[in-house]
Amino acid sequence: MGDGRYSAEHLAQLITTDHAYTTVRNNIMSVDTILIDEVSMLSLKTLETLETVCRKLRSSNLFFGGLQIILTGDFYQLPPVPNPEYGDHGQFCFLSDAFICIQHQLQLVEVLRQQDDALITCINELARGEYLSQGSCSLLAEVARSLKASGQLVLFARNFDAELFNADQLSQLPGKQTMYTATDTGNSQALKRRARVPKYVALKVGAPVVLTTNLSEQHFNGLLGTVSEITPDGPLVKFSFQIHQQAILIRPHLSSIFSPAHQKVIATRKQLPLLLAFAMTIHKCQGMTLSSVEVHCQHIIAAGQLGVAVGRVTSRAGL
Ligand SMILES: Nc1ncnc2c1ncn2[C@@H]1O[C@H](COP(=O)(O)OP(=O)(O)OP(=O)(O)O)[C@@H](O)[C@H]1O
Repeated sequence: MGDGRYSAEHLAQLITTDHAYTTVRNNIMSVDTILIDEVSMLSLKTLETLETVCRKLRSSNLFFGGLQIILTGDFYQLPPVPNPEYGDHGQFCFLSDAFICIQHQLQLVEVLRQQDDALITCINELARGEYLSQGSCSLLAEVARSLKASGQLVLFARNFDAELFNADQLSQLPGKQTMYTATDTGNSQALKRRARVPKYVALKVGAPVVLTTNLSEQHFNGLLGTVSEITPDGPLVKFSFQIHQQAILIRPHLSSIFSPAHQKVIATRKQLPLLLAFAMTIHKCQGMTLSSVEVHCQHIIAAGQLGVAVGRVTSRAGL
């Protein structure tokens, strides 16, 4: 699907004819089922683009070309992020006819991440935007304190606050800092507004980081890791699932900014696909389970943000 820059028809044509899309084409033609998680953030436009692409490639009049579609998620979590530059207004996917064709529904009612009933009630009330019960108010007052242990992930509503916090924490980490400067081409204003990775990425050994792109099936956007070494070829990062495995070398990754008006790429950036992760935005952490988390409530504006943030933690001791 990429970043949503192409219309469904254009994408279907590219996938059919362009060698760069061979794997995508083979996948769509050979799989039986597509499973999409965190469906609350899936926009109507993205769902309909996927539906059209599958139907056209599989030359079928059935919804999704006859593929089985499984959507999982919680519509009380974060809504889709609008992308007006690419004509995506961030409407919920359940407003689409393509969603309505999905007829079987299962509701998962047992919470397994937390065992504490009062915490579960509090997360549900925050997620639904209801008035908080006395019990939830007391719980939130009780956890408004500094955590004894260090190393917790800090969550902010805005990128700006997360970036400020990350820079401050990096400066306090001992060791030599290495700065990676992006190689840019094209429209600098477009890069400033829309690039996913910054012009400068500063790292030190021991710094927590998060991947910002899918490098492989195992190394995906949102994966947390720690810088284990800085080599002349780039940083080595050990990811959280790799307890007994070697750290991997992260190399600069080319990303581009597309102009729908001009129907062409107007800028490129080659930069490490990494962000510091002492702190991150609540949008970035949806889906994670964390033992220890600090939530900053200022500037929360999107529906579901506070419920998602508080709902990441497994117990009130770590909140
Ligand atoms: N079958 C299970 N037995 C025990 N614990 C489980 C089980 N399934 C999930 N959990 C616990 O619940 C946590 C959350 O699971 P999971 O991430 O699959 O939930 P989710 O519904 O996708 O949550 P969210 O949408 O809020 O991210 C897991 O990290 C694990 O600790």
